[in-house]
Amino acid sequence: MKIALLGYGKMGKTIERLASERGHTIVYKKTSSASEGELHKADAAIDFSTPETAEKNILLGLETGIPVISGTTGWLEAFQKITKFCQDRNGSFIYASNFSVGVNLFFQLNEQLATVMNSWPEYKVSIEEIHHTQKKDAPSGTAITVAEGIIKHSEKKKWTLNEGDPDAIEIKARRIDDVKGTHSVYYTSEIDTISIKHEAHSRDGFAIGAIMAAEWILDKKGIFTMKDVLEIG
Ligand SMILES: NC(=O)C1=CN([C@@H]2O[C@H](COP(=O)(O)OP(=O)(O)OC[C@H]3O[C@@H](n4cnc5c(N)ncnc54)[C@H](OP(=O)(O)O)[C@@H]3O)[C@@H](O)[C@H]2O)C=CC1
Ligand SMILES: O=C(O)C1=N[C@H](C(=O)O)C[C@H](O)C1
Repeated sequence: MKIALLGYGKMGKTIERLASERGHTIVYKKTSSASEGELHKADAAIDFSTPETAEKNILLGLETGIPVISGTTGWLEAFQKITKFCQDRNGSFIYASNFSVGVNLFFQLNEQLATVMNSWPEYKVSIEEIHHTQKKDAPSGTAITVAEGIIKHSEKKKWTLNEGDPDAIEIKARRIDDVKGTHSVYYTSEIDTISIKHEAHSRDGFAIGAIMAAEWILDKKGIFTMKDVLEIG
């Protein structure tokens, strides 16, 4: 497969390395200041850019008529617009806040745990995410997906970065140099704490998942999620 990389930072470079190991070729790369190669020659575009630029990058890929896989977080206010644009052109699009197989299993486990814990109101739920200090958005897209999974199966209505709202799930966002991505869910009572945790050891899992999504979507039209790719949930 010929791949276009919309964003060539930490994730773009990891995808380049792992895609070539799987026999794919990078035919186009775009950064904030330059582009190299030929976008129209790509079979699929993979966007890992920035919250401010993802929307334009996704539209660029869809306008070119190729499937777009986006992992960029922090741009979801434009999701409806992208969905419509894609449907109007009979295009193909996948967004995932986290492409790693492990995190997608963690999402499933989180929803199962939320279902169990919904009968035990003495346990207060909270989420913690830890990332490297260059991360632009907070909370992480993954933490938001985790919160949405809990909201689906509990009385909670929303998430918050602040303390003290009993209707909201508190998300604590911590930034520590070079942490690739750690997400934990805590259920805490006066007596004890139950927790689940996913810790990424490198960026390889995110990158392999995005490449798998690109391989999967090539012969499909529509808007998909990582659940479709992995056939889970
Ligand atoms: N869904 C998932 O599984 C994962 C999601 N992410 C998310 O992906 C995004 C990128 O992460 P990461 O690679 O670590 O970030 P980096 O900051 O390392 O890379 C961002 C890249 O985007 C480029 N960029 C900036 N403006 C544009 C533009 N207008 N067009 C194209 N590219 C542009 C930057 O270019 P320049 O170098 O010139 O500034 C840089 O190459 C983040 O939102 C992050 O949260 C990260 C990991 C996994
Ligand atoms: O910025 C990152 O690095 C990551 N971002 C994603 C997110 O916001 O959830 C996924 C992963 O945790 C790494």
